[in-house]
Amino acid sequence: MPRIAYFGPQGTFTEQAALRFEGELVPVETIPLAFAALRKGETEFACVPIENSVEGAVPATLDALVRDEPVVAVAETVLDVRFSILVRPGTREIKTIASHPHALAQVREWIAAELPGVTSIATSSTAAAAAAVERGEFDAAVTAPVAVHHYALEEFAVDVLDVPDARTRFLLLAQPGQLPEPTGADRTSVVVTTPNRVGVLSELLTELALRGINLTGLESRPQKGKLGTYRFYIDVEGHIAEPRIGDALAALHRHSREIRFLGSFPKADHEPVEAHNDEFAAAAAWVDAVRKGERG
Ligand SMILES: O=C(O)C(=O)Cc1ccccc1
Repeated sequence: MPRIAYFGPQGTFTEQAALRFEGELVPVETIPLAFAALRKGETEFACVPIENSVEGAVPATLDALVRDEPVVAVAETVLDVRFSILVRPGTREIKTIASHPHALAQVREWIAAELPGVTSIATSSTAAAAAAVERGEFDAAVTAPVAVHHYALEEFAVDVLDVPDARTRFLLLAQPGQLPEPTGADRTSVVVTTPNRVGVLSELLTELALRGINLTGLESRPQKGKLGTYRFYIDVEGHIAEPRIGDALAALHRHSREIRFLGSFPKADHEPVEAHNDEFAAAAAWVDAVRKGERG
């Protein structure tokens, strides 16, 4: 059975996501440690959160994707997110509440209304907050619903969420060399650094638009130590095996200073992508025939 390093400890949302993939789950304490386990070959896969519908991209994941040796996404999954507030049995007063920053941000209004005046404390994960409450370090933790089964805590509140229908997307990462087959409902992800000149981002996006490629994600992160220069993370619908996607990535390569392929993999929603592959194949066949002098 392959091993999957996941952003743990036990009881995190990432564990819930990783359970959807087949493998032996290996908890590690941080997102960079999940990448390290994969890069060192201690596990075949790593499972990490990449973006949340309320809070946006997960910076630790974006940064780890470009650091060190390349890794690629081979699958994704999306979880509905709702939170439980866990406390030690018998807790009467809550003065401190701890969790992962993404979790705290998604229950900020609830905390302000229900627990006015409490101090919020960031921990490495939601489950790390539960463990800290168990040890008596804080009074309450904002956690995934399953965390109550892993820690000696009880539910103070359940189904807590400021914005209904919040969702988080997770990636299953592997070493390069594993390219999932195209399914007709795929996503491709790359990260580029561009030269600092007028219009370069619009040139990249035009290359996609010209080929009828749907952009599903665009994130920018500053290049460390170089204020004013950015890396762009670009997600599109389609698979690198499709000619129009391959073509577009080649065009992005021409426009960028650096480009890293982050994977082509089935989309979690399985919604088919309108690819116009037949039209692209017919056009390429026509050019071929013209070159050979067979057609005009
Ligand atoms: O800390 C966790 O449980 C995680 O897996 C990260 C996270 C935090 C908040 C929402 C979704 C994922």
